[in-house]
Amino acid sequence: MTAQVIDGKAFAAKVRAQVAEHVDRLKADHGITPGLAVVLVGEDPASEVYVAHKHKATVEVGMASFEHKLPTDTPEEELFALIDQLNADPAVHGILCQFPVPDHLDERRTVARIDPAKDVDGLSVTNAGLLATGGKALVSCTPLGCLMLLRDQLDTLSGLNAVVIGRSNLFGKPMAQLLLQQNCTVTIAHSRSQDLPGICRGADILVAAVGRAEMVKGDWVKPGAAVIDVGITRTEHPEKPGKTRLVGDVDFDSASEVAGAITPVPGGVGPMTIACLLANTLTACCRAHGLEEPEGLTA
Ligand SMILES: NC(=O)C1=CN([C@@H]2O[C@H](COP(=O)(O)OP(=O)(O)OC[C@H]3O[C@@H](n4cnc5c(N)ncnc54)[C@H](OP(=O)(O)O)[C@@H]3O)[C@@H](O)[C@H]2O)C=CC1
Ligand SMILES: Nc1nc(=O)c2c([nH]1)NC[C@@H]1CN(c3ccc(C(=O)N[C@@H](CCC(=O)O)C(=O)O)cc3)C=[N+]21
Repeated sequence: MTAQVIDGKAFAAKVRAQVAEHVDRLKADHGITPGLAVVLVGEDPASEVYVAHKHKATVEVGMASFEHKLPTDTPEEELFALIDQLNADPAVHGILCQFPVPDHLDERRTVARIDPAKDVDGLSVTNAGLLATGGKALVSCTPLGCLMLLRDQLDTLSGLNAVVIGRSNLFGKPMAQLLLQQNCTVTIAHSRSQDLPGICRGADILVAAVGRAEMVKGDWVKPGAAVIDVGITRTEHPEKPGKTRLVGDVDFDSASEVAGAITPVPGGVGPMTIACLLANTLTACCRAHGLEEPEGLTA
C-alpha cells in the first residue's frame, strides 16, 4: 500500500481563509478587530522563526499582531507586568508566550498568569480542565490542528483505536482528550511504555509527538492506519553539507508503504498549528464579545 499524503499546508490555507472571512465580518458588522499578542523571552533562533511566521500569518488574516520581545535576563516581575498589561488590554484577545522560556523563568507560573479567556495555547489549568470535563475550552493549537486533519481524512473516528506517543501538557494530553471526545479508544504511550512497536501496531490512528527523528518505523504501523507526525527535529541534510532539514518522528519512507494516510514533515501538522492559533484567537474574541463562534474552527 502507498499512503495518501495529507497536505497540511493546503488544509491550513483553507482554515486561514475561513478565519480571514470571519475577521472581515467582525470588522464590518461590529467594528471589532481580533488581536493576538506573542511574547518571546530570549533569543532562541528556532523561536524567532516561529514568532515571525505567526506575526505574518496574523496580519494576513486581518488581525492585529502585538509582538513583545524581551531580553533573556528579564526578571519574572517584568514578564508578569507585561502579561498583566496584555490581560487588561481590550485590543488583545489572545496571548501566547513562546516556549521554552529561559531557565530562571517557570513555564507553569507564566501560564498561570495569563487570563484563561486569552490563553490561546490552551495551557492554563482552567482550559485543560474544561477540555477534560467536556466544557468550552480553548484547545492547544497543535492537537486541534491534528483533530481537524483526522476529521477531514476519516469518515468517523468513533470506535477506532488511537495511540498517542508523548504525554506533554502542550500536545500529548490534550490530543488524547480530543480523541476520547471523538469516541476513540485511546492509549497514551511515553518513554516508559513497554513494547512501543506492539502498542503502535494496534493503532488505527497513530499520533507521534516525541521529538526523536524517524523513531516510528513502517513495521510499527497497522496497514491502512492514519499516521499523524507531530515531531520536528532539525538535522544535518544528508546530501547538502552544512545545510539542515526538518524530520518528523516517523520514518516517512517505510511508514508510507503501510499506512492509509500520513502527514509529511514539513508541510503536515506544523502549518496547522499556526492556522489554529489564529482560529483560537478568533474564538476568544467572539467569546469576549458574546458573539457567535466560528463554525468548524473549534473542537
Ligand atoms: N508541529 C508542531 O506544530 C509542533 C511540533 N512539536 C514537536 O513535537 C515533539 C514533541 O513535543 P512536546 O510534546 O512539546 O515534547 P516533550 O519533550 O514535552 O514530550 C515528549 C514526549 O515524548 C516521550 N518520549 C521521549 N522519548 C520517548 C521514547 N523513546 N519512546 C516513547 N516516548 C518517548 C516523553 O515521555 P516522558 O513523558 O516519559 O518523558 C514525552 O512524553 C517535538 O519534536 C516538538 O518539536 C511540538 C509542538 C508543536
Ligand atoms: N507556547 C508555545 N506554543 C506553541 O505552539 C509552540 C511553542 N510554544 N514552542 C515551540 C512549538 C513548536 N511549534 C511549531 C509551530 C509551527 C511549526 C511550523 O510551521 N512548521 C512548518 C515548517 C517551518 C519551518 O520550515 O521551519 C512545517 O512543519 O511545515 C512548527 C512548530 C509551536 N510550538
